[in-house]
Amino acid sequence: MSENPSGGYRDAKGRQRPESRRHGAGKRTATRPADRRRGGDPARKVAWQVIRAVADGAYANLELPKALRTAELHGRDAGFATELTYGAIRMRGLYDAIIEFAAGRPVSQIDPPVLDTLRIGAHQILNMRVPAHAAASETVALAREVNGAGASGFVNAVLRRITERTREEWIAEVTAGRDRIDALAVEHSHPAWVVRALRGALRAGGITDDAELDTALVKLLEADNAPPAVSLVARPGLATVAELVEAGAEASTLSPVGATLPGGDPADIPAVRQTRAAVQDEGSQLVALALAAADATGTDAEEWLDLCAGPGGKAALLATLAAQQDSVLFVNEVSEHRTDLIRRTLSAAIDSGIEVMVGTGDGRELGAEEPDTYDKVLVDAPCTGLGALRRRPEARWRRTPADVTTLTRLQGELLGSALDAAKPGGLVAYVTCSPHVAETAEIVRAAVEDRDDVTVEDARPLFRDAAGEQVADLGDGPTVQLWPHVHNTDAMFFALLRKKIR
Ligand SMILES: C[S@@+](CC[C@H](N)C(=O)[O-])C[C@H]1O[C@@H](n2cnc3c(N)ncnc32)[C@H](O)[C@@H]1O
Repeated sequence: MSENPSGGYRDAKGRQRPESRRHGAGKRTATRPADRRRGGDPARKVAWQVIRAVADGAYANLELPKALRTAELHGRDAGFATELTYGAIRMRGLYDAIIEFAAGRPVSQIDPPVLDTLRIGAHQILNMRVPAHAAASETVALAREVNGAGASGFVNAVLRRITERTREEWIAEVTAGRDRIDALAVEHSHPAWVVRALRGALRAGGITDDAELDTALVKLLEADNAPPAVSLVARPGLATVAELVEAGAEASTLSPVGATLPGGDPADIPAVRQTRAAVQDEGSQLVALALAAADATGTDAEEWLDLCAGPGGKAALLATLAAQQDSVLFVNEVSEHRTDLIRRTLSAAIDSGIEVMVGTGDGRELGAEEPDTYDKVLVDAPCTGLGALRRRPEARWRRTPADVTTLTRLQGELLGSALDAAKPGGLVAYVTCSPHVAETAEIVRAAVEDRDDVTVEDARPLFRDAAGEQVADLGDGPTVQLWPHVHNTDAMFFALLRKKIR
């Protein structure tokens, strides 16, 4: 090959060739696509970094926005990274079973950073509309960058094997020979103990037929794996649903103060930035509205208490609703940091002149310190969060059955303290974002058994949709259990207890 002063070059046979055809000079190269860029693309890398941080204890919903900002990813790239991050975390139960099969070794024998790369690859191949060859080769490029050249060969081999079967074929393979609960746990990527707890909650809710129970359980597990829409609340007196609709949201048919944002960043809406509105699950909206609507002691200016209120989403709604009834909300939280968050959440309400008292303390002691004081008390108890799994992709893998034991003790003590703090004739709403029977019906049953001054009231009539009708499918009562697969809300539990007048 020789240079030619007129441009271009001569090939081995002496023929004149244009410069653009010189090997390596033009756009076309002899390298395979995955080799052109030695590293992974920025969106996949962001997903991997966030998943690694989550493995070290971070929360995906806090880590991802930071990582997107640092990588300067926006629009479709940010959407791709988000789906990949959340999907790979959420579905890792299924992917790990498939990876084990394809790798021929337990995932415990795969280096965790490499395993995370494989999960990212598996999600693209099995659950996203990324063509299998692109998913595999791009993930191998990522592996080369973040795991090293040696590991990338392994990643390549495992992902190629995964591409050989469809998702359905893999599910049949990895669930074969398992009992029903285990098979559902693997297929729908939930820990088996969580599947058992959800099944128990559905049964307690009145589904006794085994086939019906199975159908409902599958729908619930599927709903847990579907990314939820962004729900907004217009805090009464501070913002309106119409204002949110004007900003691009759609009015909710379920919550009278709710709207759904079809896309975009909620922080772009001025009302949200100013805390006159906020992101809040519609189930959370309904429980606050229900307590506000309940008849307590008939006093003109009531005193309400939110006993364990951080970060203050329900407190903000209750504070505005209380103000509309000339009542005052007292807010308590055990953690200083979360008390600060409450103040921030309440800032628009406070700035508008709404009277609301915020304090830090152990809610378990408040009943003894301030007995027979409040007309209404909300106990939105610390819980496993098994009803909000669709929002917190890592939560299902972090929780253990031991948490249930610790939390139920605390829940029982908080409810007892709330009942002590309530005035005779007053109301206590016991709420969880878990449907686990040990955290819901059992806590209420124990409180009623322990004391002779409590009755449970039918809460269903208090749940009103945007048209003013009673919310459908609330079960046999007297307590209310909302469900993601039925109401498209988090699985909030609500019990209304009244303290008897002695
Ligand atoms: C489920 S969250 C409440 C959510 C809140 N209602 C909202 O809508 O934003 C439970 C809260 O209880 C707090 N907590 C835990 N133990 C407590 C205690 N002993 N006394 C008071 N608050 C407690 C937690 O710090 C947490 O902020």
